[in-house]
Parts: sequence; C-alpha cells; structure tokens
Amino acid sequence: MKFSVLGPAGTFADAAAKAYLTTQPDSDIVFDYHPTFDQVYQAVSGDNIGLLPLENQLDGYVSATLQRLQSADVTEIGEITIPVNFGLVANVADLKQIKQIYVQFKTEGQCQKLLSSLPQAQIVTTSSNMVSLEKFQSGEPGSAAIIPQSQMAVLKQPLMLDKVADQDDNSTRFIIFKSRPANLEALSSQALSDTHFKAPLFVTPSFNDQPGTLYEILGYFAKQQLNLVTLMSLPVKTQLGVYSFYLEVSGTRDQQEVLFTTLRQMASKYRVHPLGYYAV
Ligand SMILES: O=C(O)C(=O)C[C@]1(C(=O)O)C=C[C@@H](O)C=C1
Repeated sequence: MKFSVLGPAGTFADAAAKAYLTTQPDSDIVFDYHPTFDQVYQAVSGDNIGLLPLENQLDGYVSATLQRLQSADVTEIGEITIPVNFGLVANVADLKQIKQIYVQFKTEGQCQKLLSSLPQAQIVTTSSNMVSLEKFQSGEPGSAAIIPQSQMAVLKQPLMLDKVADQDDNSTRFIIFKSRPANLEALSSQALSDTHFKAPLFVTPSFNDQPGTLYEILGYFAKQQLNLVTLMSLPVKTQLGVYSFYLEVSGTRDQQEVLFTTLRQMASKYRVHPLGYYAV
C-alpha cells in the first residue's frame, strides 16, 4: 500500500505518518513523498492512503486542508497528533546578518517571536519544512531556514538555534484518509477497532441568515448527549456570507447507533457531508 505524505523525508508529516503506522497492524507500506499538500492529496487513489495536517496548537486550523475536505470525496480513517518544534539554521554568524529566511507557511505562525526579532530578513514562504532546508542548502550567503528540530543534530552551520517555536509545548494533529467518499450507511455499520471514536463532518444549512440556525444544529447533538469537540465555519464560496459548519463528534462505541440516527435526522433538514468514523 502507498502512503502519500509531504516530503522530502524528514517533515513533520513524515514523522506523523510513521507514528500512525506504529498504532496499526503490520502492512506493506511504501512511502510516497510530494513537495506540496496539494500533490499529496492528488496522489491518493484506490486503496492507498494519505496524510494531511488539520490543526496546530499555536497556529490553529490548516485552512487549505479544511477547504479540501469541504468539497472532497474522501474518507478519514484515523488521526495522529505529534509534538512539533523547530530549529533555526543560518550560514552567517549573527542573526542581524540574515537577509532571507525560508519558512514553511504553517511554521511561520508558530515562530512569531523569532521572526519578529528579524525585521531585516525577508521571509520566503515554502510548502514544506524540508523544502525550507533544501532551499537554504542551495541558498546564497545571508540565508537562514526554520526546519524540524529533529534535523539539527545532522547539520553544521555557523548559526544554529534550537527550539525556536513560540512555546515548547506545541503539537500538530494530522488526518489519514482514503480517496473514496464516506457515506452514512457504510459508516453506520462499520466496526470500531477501539472503544472511542471521532466522527468529522460538514453540515450546511440551505439558508443560515436567520436566528437560531446554529443553535438548532447543535441541539441535535446536545439532546443525544453527543460530545462535539470541534466547530468551525467555512464559507461555501458560491455566495458571500453563506457558511457551512465543520464539526467533530467524539464518543464511545456504544453511541454508534444514536450518532448515526442523529446524523440521518439532520440529513433530512441540512446537507450532511460525513467524512469518517474512526477509532481514536
Ligand atoms: O513541513 C512540514 O514539516 C510539515 O509536515 C507541515 C506542517 C504543517 O503544514 O502543519 C506540519 C507540522 C508543523 O505544524 C508545520 C508544518
């Protein structure tokens, strides 16, 4: 089976994919690296799986992933959260001499303290932390990069700073998905491999410019003691000011029936786009 992840090898996505596999029964996995998340997403087909970042503790949701899930026909089969920290490497001796610094787009929001202390440095945004390292290694004098802390041990540069994230306690949550569409019927009869589940989904009201729409949606879950752990609103894009809601329900195996009965009821009133039902 092919496992598509953000590369080159050494990204946090790569580390997360490997951590996820330790929780799974042994299977023949071939890693398939791509330099952008878009390419990772495009690469997943058939029985193969892929991994995308969903949420970072310091910088919040990964908008590109959520937008993709909103319209994509995928089934999430699991999630994994790993600790995240970064190092800084530069080919100059002093921070003040840095002219340009390569930083992955989601990393930027996690290293604000360091970056705001480098007002003279131009930030060059990259698609992956290991692409930042590659660009730095072929870069001109005055270059720097923020890279995964794990890479610091194998590098030797004039200036190296460890743990430059805004806070040491930092983590990113990733989802693992297949390319086939999730549907309520198939998910409702799926056996869970553990006691606790997560069920992510989008709910889109046909008209939400009236009092109480969100209140009503939340009421379906509250009435059945179903625990919502995430709520986000995303524009539907066809019209300004119209939103769909991304929700994650969490619970225990004995709630499977009530969960899917509730979702079917909701589906008679709203557009319900299930994304998965998996063990956590
Ligand atoms: O570039 C990487 O190393 C990644 O795995 C990507 C990614 C992300 O986009 O969220 C993963 C973890 C960190 O939050 C920073 C970057």
